[in-house]
Amino acid sequence: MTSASSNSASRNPLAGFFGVFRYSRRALGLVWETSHWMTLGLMLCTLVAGVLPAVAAWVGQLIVDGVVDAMEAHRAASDPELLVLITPVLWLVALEGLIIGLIAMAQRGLAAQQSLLRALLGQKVNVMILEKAGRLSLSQFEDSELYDKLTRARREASTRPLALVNKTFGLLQNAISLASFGVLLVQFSPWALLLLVAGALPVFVSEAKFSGDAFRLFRWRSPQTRMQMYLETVLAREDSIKEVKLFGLEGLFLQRYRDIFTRLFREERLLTLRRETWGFLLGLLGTLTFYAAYGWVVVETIAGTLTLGEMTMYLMVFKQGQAALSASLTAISGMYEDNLYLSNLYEYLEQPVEDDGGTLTQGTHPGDGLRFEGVSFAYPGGEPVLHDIDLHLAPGQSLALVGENGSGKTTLIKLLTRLYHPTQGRILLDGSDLRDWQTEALRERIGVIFQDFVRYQLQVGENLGVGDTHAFDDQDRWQEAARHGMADDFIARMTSGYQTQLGRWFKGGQELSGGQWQKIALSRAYMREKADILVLDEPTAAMDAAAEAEIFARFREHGRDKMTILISHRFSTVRSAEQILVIDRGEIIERGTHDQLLAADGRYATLFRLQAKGYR
Ligand SMILES: Nc1ncnc2c1ncn2[C@@H]1O[C@H](COP(=O)(O)OP(=O)(O)OP(=O)(O)O)[C@@H](O)[C@H]1O
Repeated sequence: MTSASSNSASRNPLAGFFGVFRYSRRALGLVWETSHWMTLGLMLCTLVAGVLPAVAAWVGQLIVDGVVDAMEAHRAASDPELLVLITPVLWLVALEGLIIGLIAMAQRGLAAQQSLLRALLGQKVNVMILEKAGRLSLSQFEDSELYDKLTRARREASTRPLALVNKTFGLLQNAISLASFGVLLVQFSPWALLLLVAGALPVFVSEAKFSGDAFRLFRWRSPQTRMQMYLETVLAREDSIKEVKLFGLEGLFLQRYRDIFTRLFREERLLTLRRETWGFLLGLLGTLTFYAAYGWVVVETIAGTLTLGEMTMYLMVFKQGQAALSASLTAISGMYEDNLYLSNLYEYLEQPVEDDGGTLTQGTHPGDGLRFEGVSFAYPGGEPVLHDIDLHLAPGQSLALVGENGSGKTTLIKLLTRLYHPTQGRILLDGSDLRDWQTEALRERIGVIFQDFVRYQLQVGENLGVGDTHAFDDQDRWQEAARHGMADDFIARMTSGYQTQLGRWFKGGQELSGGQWQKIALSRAYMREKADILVLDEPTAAMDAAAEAEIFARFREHGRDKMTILISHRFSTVRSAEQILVIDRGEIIERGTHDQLLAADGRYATLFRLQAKGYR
């Protein structure tokens, strides 16, 4: 919802009231797409459950009047034939029973369809959310507001859209009931109808106003709610609990969690108290009108204007009419929350997706390799982190990036893999700008493992298979990749080999050491058979020295006709690269081979000697 419309809602309770329908049409559309038949079923049941109570009340009147007539006839007749007298009334009783049965059937039908639709709709919305997530760019993911929307959208995906539709239908059902009661009531007196409406109107207006306030309150507090969710995650997830325990953070974080709740609760309590107090006071008006109408109907009956049956009917109509009104009010206040959810869901789903690359599957100069031409880059809303980078890497060449933490090495790889676009300059692969490459074709050319690779809670083989979805289940390819990544030895020792479940999330899962995980990730990169650009971003930090030396021997061997890029803080691993770039605060300050850089006696030489001294 835009702030303009929320402001107008706060000024005008009526606009606030109509605001509750803002997303009803879209929610209905969603339900319709999920199942045409069940949506129609819902409508039919709503209609039946809406109209029949009034019919039941009317038949009830006929029964009472029929009984009174039959009693009189029975008394008057000298030789009454009981069966003849009671048969019409019994038919009416049977009809009433049938109507009540139909109402029960409609209500059961509503419940059954709602429960099935809830499951289907939850799945549908979740799939929509996840499909959209797959199309978002990395920078969109890093936008906290969008991420917030995504998390909130997922949290209540299975309940909210249907809840909104149910409430809309419920409202419709009550409106139909009210209209049909109105038809009956107006025959008694149009004033009686007016009395019913007048009694309910104040509480209706107040409910619309407070629901609008609730809507704005929920929206306003969303960042705090997100912090609460984050703390829940940190306190209850296996990957963070180790540190939480060792640093004794439970108390601290729990306190913060409580404080946020207390702050939020204060606002909510105030609103609830105001809402319920006004609701009660204005609701008294409704009760007052009911008893006024009650008295009126009684007087008219005693005066003989109404039959006993009509009196029963009108009292029932009045009572049920008020119940329908109060159910409508409850629905309206709930609908605000559902609207909030749906506004959030649609804002997320309608997020524009960045144009995803071009159509090239081959460059204009095949074999030219990779070129950065005057590339600069700043993260969205941030300072520049790369400045005027020029480099060329031909097929078969190896490149190493060296630099302090935060100097921009990983960022350079993110640009190369087109997770971000340069803010200035361009990156060419085989003579063509990366932007013009078809995403699929580009990704096939690159095998990369980042420092923060993913530890999939899947089987060992699948952990490798994700490296190339075309060979996801290919056991031979798993084994080959594992050999290259030096993971084959320890996999062979595992109880179920490539079928061993990894991680602790699922039953029987086996946890690996940091170095073993790295070997899995490395093997994953080797799954990309067609990749001729191999990027390893600190791939061996957790490995032992022997494993590391072996890994690089294999990496060089495997990458002989490929372009390889290596990021490492260990000089022993970068020294053999044909080209070493020293990056400092986003700029290339030195470049050359290991020997050239030592001879130049600059930053590289200093750092190299520093590290070498540590080993002596
Ligand atoms: N997603 C991001 N959004 C905004 N700024 C970022 C993001 N990722 C990194 N940065 C910033 O960009 C700069 C370069 O980070 P980068 O990760 O490229 O460094 P690095 O050289 O790979 O460091 P390290 O050796 O620690 O891995 C840092 O100042 C960092 O704060």
